[in-house]
Amino acid sequence: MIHVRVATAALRHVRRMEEMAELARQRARQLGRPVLVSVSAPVSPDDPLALFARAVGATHNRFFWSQPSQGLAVTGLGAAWEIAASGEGRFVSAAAAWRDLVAHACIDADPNLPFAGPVAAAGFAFDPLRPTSGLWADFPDGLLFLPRMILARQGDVASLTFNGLVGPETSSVNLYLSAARRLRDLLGGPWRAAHPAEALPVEEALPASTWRTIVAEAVADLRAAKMEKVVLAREVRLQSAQDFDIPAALERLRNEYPDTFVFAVARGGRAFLGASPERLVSLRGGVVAASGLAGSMARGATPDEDARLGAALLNSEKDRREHALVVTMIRSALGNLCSHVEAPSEPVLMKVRNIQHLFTPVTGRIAGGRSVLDLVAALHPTPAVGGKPNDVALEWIRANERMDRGWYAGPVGWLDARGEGEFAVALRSALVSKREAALFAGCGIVSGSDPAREEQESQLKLRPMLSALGGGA
Ligand SMILES: C=C(O[C@H]1C=CC=C(C(=O)O)[C@@H]1O)C(=O)O
Repeated sequence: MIHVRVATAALRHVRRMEEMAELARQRARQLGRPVLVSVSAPVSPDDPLALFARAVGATHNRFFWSQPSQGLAVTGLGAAWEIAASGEGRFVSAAAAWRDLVAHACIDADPNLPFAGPVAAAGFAFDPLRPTSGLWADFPDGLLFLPRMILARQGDVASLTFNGLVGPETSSVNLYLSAARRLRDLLGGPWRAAHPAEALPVEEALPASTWRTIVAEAVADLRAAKMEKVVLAREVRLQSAQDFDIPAALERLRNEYPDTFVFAVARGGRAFLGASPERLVSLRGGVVAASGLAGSMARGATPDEDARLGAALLNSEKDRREHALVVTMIRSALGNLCSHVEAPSEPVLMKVRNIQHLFTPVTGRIAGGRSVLDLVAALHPTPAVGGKPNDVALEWIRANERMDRGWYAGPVGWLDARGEGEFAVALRSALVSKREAALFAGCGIVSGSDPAREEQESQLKLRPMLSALGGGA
């Protein structure tokens, strides 16, 4: 029972936590500014998604991150600290603010625990220069927030972390006792995901025929050699008679798409969630891993048909070109930040439930002093979500796509006190606001693209979120 075990563990560590808070207060006095205190404790491996579910309505900020097939799940609640960054320098300013926060922090964390110590949740808009619509009001161009509490589970090991800011005059007495009590109050009975309402009608933000026309216009510009590739996205909407059940949608995503990054950032009354197959980049122990993912095909109904479709994708000249542009860009971006970069010369197939992609892993070793946000800044947007040349494609998207991507196709993930962490590209995602949901999917367009086939591909990419939220076909 999550509520009993986690809350008991928290109370057991209160004395140690209060001692750290007192240390932080002394440091805050010396420095004349607030100091971060972060204490992690081992707890029983309860399901972080249950905690996320119990906290619905209880806190303004909630974060969920999971790699189901890796046995990883993380929930962060509240915000002990946050920074909203805007404009093209958002990665740099967010990284500087984080470095400054952790530089003087009082941290008590066993490095063998998963997600021990202060870990910030992070998300960034696809394009800070885009025309905005108000849809993404709670989601700034760049956001880092440090949850007040984080429950993380990796396999059968779990940690609970409390983070707080202690000022020179803050009374640190009872700081953690009150946090532990808040946690206990938050946790009600056991949580079980409800089934979503079935077959909600799907509304197109733009008629599919209009979207095909936009794709055809892009193809004409690509053939006129104005650019080599552009990724065009579309939006569909769902309306429900009741509030959408975000934890239940996440439960569905992690069961149906175990090999993806299942994520949610909930702010105010809205939640952005998805199940992305695409890692933008991870940095762990100095090792960098990025992925080239572009080129798509449906899965087959039988193993034979699936293999045939996979072979067709591997042999498709159009898809190989679309893919190669991505890998070349990633190699070159990482080349500037890593001591060596490696990638196999041929892509392999990445198969997710209803779609398969061309996939090339790209790895390297970070050169000194860089953080995962430096890698994100160098990589985003790859031509898997933008295009080539990047500035021409982004300008084309701004002028013609006729939707507000917001955080869709932007980097979403986490980073720790050492500047290491992991980011996914926020694909197969939706922004949910109580009874309304906006779902997004995009397709890489090159000169050989066929608008009708691209539309079919976008349907495949919408499927995970339609199924998670209860949308019909
Ligand atoms: C832009 C999306 O997918 C990208 C990732 C994999 C394959 C893609 C493609 O084949 O077009 C896209 O580049 C999306 O899912 O919204």
